Amino acid sequence: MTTESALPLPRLPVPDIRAEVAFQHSQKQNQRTQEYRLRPPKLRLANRSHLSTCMSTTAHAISFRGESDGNCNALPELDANALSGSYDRSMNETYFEQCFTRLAKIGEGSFGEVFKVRSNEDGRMYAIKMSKELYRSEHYRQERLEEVRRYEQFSGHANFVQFYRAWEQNDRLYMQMELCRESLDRYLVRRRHIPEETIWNILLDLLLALKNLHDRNLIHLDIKLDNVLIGDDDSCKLADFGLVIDVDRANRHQATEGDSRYMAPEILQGKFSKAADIFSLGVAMLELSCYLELPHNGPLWQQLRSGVLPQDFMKNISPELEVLIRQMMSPDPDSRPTVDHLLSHKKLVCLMERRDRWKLLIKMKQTIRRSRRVAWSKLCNLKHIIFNFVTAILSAYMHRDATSNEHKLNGSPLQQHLRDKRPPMISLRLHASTPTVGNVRNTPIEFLPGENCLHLSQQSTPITFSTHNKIVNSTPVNHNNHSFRSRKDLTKTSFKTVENECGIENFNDIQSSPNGISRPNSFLNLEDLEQNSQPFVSLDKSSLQECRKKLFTKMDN
Ligand SMILES: Nc1ncnc2c1ncn2[C@@H]1O[C@H](COP(=O)(O)OP(=O)(O)OP(=O)(O)O)[C@@H](O)[C@H]1O
Ligand SMILES: [Mg+2]
Repeated sequence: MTTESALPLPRLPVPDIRAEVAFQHSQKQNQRTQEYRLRPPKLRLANRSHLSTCMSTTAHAISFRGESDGNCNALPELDANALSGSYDRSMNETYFEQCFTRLAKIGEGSFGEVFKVRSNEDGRMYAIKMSKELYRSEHYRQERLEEVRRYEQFSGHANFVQFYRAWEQNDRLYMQMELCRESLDRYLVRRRHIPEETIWNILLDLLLALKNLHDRNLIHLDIKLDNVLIGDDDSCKLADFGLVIDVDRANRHQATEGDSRYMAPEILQGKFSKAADIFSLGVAMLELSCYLELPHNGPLWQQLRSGVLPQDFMKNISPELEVLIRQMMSPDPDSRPTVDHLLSHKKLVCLMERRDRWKLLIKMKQTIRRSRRVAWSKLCNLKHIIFNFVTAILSAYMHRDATSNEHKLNGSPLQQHLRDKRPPMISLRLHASTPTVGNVRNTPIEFLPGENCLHLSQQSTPITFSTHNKIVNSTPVNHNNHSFRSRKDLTKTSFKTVENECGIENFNDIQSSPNGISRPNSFLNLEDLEQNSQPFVSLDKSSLQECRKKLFTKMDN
């Protein structure tokens, strides 16, 4: 006895009897439950010599795009140059570390960890799935790369996650894809109750995704709420193609079972068919509509696979949905409906029609908005043309009116009177700049002798003509510093002098010269003026005399 008690008893494997003890379905728990995937065994001491290419520390892009269907088992070409230009191969950091900023870890499965990242290249957010374990064999690597092929194949469809690129470095696979809001599993835990209308919509999304796979003779084998992601547009997207197999070509022994909670019963007998996906989808719908904690094994697990569904939980769902779930979870794979059969369900047909109408409406709205924008710009153009046309007509009309009025007024006594009353103005052309000292001809004193000389140093520039020297000077020269004169006097004198000297009949005539001569502010050479044939300045003696006479008469008046 003593020897028996002294010896430690060998530990025997303990069966999981939790479900049997409870023997009752329970509500879904919030904490993440243990993974019950039947994973392939790990080969820790695998011969890795054949993995030389992927063991390289340099990142290599992986892509199956452009590959023909007949070559789908071949591995893709490794292209080190296909990765972004900002990647510096000489640095110690990996491509992932160099080109992305890791923001948070958003998920983890049995094969990979998923990070929310920001690309350093374009500043956008992405999700990057990094394989958890290092490549332990070439076979394992090929299995992982198969997921890249599938992601690439289905990327672009509204109900699959958008895929951007994949690369491998240091024995790991990285996949860059669209960042989704959350998984359906998290959504359910957060919301607890999901309205039935939403459940029908989710079912339709997943059936459309599944149709795409089944039409290509592919089976997903891992359909579960955790692998359905909700996109920014609220649509559900099927993700995680790690276990996808080709019904025709795949070696059945290669197939790996998915999560046991969603697994179809025939999988245990090694029967992999499209119907297995339908069963998993049925379980996911049951979980979604009843907020049920799915059993991983045990009698409850068996019950669900023998056609006995928890009535207590199902009393709140519509008979339509219940019937559909029962059909999908039928124990016999052959009696389960196909994707096409399910999609022909009247409720789903109705939903599809509504979506089509909605899409059409959105398209119409966009077309109307676009055409409205085009019409508006055309209208603006037309308005512009009309405006230009009207203004052109109006201005032509007004111009004609103004000209005829002017013609009429020109000869009238009123116009004559107005012209006489207008203050005399003069505009003359600038001919020379300030004279240089020493040049006798140009000295201001020489230019402005005797009576024509103005004493206006503090006042604005007057106009002074000196016919003696044939020079006109506008610069005030203060000869008499003893007294100031009023500006009025100055103007009078200056114009008197000018008219007097030049024989100009009316200063307005001068101003309206076609040469647009401005206010004189310096010297004018009258000879030049004469030579340049300015029509308003007549410098011959006789006209000056005449001008003088007329001006005096006018001034006196
Ligand atoms: N593109 C994405 N956007 C947001 N979250 C994501 C994205 N891809 C994956 N996830 C999150 O990461 C989790 C794990 O991702 P995924 O299922 O691809 O990994 P896995 O290792 O293949 O998982 P499994 O154990 O199901 O095989 C998902 O359940 C989801 O919550
Ligand atoms: Mg997953």
